[in-house]
Amino acid sequence: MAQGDMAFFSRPSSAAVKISAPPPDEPSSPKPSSKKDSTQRQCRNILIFGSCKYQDKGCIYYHPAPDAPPSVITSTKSSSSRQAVNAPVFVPKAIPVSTTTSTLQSSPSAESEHNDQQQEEEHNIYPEAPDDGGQTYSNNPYADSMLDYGGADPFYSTQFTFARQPLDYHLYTHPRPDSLQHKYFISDSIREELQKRSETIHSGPIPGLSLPEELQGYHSLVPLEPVAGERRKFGNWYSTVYRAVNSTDGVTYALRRIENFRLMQQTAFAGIETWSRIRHPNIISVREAFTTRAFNDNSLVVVYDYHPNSQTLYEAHIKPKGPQFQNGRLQAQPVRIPERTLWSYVIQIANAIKTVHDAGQAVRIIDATKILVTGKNRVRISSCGIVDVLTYEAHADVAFLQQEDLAMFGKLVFALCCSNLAAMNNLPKAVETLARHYSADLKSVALFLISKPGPHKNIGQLFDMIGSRLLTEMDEMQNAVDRLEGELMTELENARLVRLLCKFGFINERPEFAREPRWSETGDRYIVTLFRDYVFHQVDEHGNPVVNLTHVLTCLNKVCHLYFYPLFADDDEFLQLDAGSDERIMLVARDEQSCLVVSYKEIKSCIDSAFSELTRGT
Ligand SMILES: Nc1ncnc2c1ncn2[C@@H]1O[C@H](COP(=O)(O)OP(=O)(O)OP(=O)(O)O)[C@@H](O)[C@H]1O
Repeated sequence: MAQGDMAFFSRPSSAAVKISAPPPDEPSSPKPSSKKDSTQRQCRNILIFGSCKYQDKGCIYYHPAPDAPPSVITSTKSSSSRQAVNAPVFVPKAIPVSTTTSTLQSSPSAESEHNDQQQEEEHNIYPEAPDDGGQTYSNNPYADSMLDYGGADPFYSTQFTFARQPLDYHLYTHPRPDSLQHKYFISDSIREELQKRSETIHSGPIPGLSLPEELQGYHSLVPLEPVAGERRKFGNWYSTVYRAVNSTDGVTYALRRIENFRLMQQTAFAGIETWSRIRHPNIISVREAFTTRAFNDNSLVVVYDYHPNSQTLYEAHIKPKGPQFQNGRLQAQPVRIPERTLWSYVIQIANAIKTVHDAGQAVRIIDATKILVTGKNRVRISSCGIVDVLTYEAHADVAFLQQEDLAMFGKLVFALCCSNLAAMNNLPKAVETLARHYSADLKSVALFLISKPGPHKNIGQLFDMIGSRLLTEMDEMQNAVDRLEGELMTELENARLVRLLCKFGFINERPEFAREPRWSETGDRYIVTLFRDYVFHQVDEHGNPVVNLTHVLTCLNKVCHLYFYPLFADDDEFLQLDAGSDERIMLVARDEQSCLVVSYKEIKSCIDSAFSELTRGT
């Protein structure tokens, strides 16, 4: 066997079948292109440092005249520029952005550094000035693919706000691997919903609102409602809800600010402590409360869990909506809430109220504008605790407040059934509307809730009236959990595939390892390289690239194939191994002069051994 062949089969245990060997001196993978004559190549010291101290002391590379325009703006940052490492220049699509959209919130030094970078980008990426029609171009060459993550997370830079591009929520739709559609990737609708939530959480603050930069450890404030125009009052006060990031845990919270509220006694916060201990799936958790002068007034701020893209019940069901196109025709939006949905809401809210009453508290605000729809049919009571602080001095009786809760709940049921916040202003009409569109059971529940308060009227009684509808709700919830578990299953393998792709990235085309420039093309790595070609670089009979995600996923999954080995011969306990499939494939060298037959299992061990070599280092 020729010496060159040995490198391809360096692992003695390899079961790879060699069909024909490539000529010893010609590795099949492409050779690195022959280097330019050194006297024509520009000296890297010029590129990196702007000058070469060996220029007149025998440095063999080309040194341009000192007055020639430098090819790279020199700065310490430019040491890793594309030119400095002789890498091909990445030319992104230039996205025109209006001067107002892209903002820079950086310190002067950061700005000058950024300007350097920008000049470098302009020099390298836009050698000919694009005809921008008077528009400026995004400073960030990667803005094309970047969302605005500024300030949303301690791990993301807070210095820049980039122009946002709409997300492609369905990355997998072109080309959609039909055969794998139900096996891999969660459904489009769920992915889109979750992506939108994540996008909302990560979107940066809106410039020009003159909001405080920092507020008791919260930063990046974004109002969740219009700050101008007509405003409704929260009791006697104006209030605004903001989204903000906590600098300690990096989590986004909702901050409700009550404007111009002067706290007279610190003990008014006692209720907040009780509320912060209540955790319920239908109550938006209260985190903390504080007063602040950061808004140039005396403001009270109560911090809640943030549920991105949630809507109030009012916004979701009562607010009049204009007609929309459906099936090609302009149609008025149906306003009536289905009875099943209403029961689900009633049960969830009743459940939340029961938890609060059992904890010796009263909700104090049960209103269509203060209950949020945070997911499909999922409602949560918001703004808890705030009324306790605002009316601390009134010393109201809890039993009385709990009766008030039931009455407010009744009003809410009427408002939802009649799609009218003020339905209770005309009770006979409201009862008639409810009776016309909904069942007698729902009417009984609504009438019970608005009935006269009494010692025997409590939230527990409501559950006696709801009866078997509770079971229906439970069935639906369990079905929803099953559906979500099914969706999770479809994503299960994806993390393994990403890990595998990362290993490919570490191994393939590695310029040098252990002082061996051909490390990535020889030994086990040669099989890895050929497999990479097999997976990604196949061409059809016309020489066109085969861009088939199904093929890629099938191959990668066979490498990640799970094996279940019995621990003992007669045992039914199994050891789960990420072992690769025994199926064999033929890998063909690029020059088509040789091919190898290997199993996925072997490819996997080649990848693993190459990767562990890398992790061990030289
Ligand atoms: N905890 C939260 N998580 C996510 N969004 C929230 C949260 N709390 C409130 N919001 C959102 O903030 C916005 C404003 O809330 P708010 O309670 O002020 O509603 P509103 O309809 O403006 O009522 P009002 O007219 O009484 O101010 C709503 O769109 C709501 O969805």
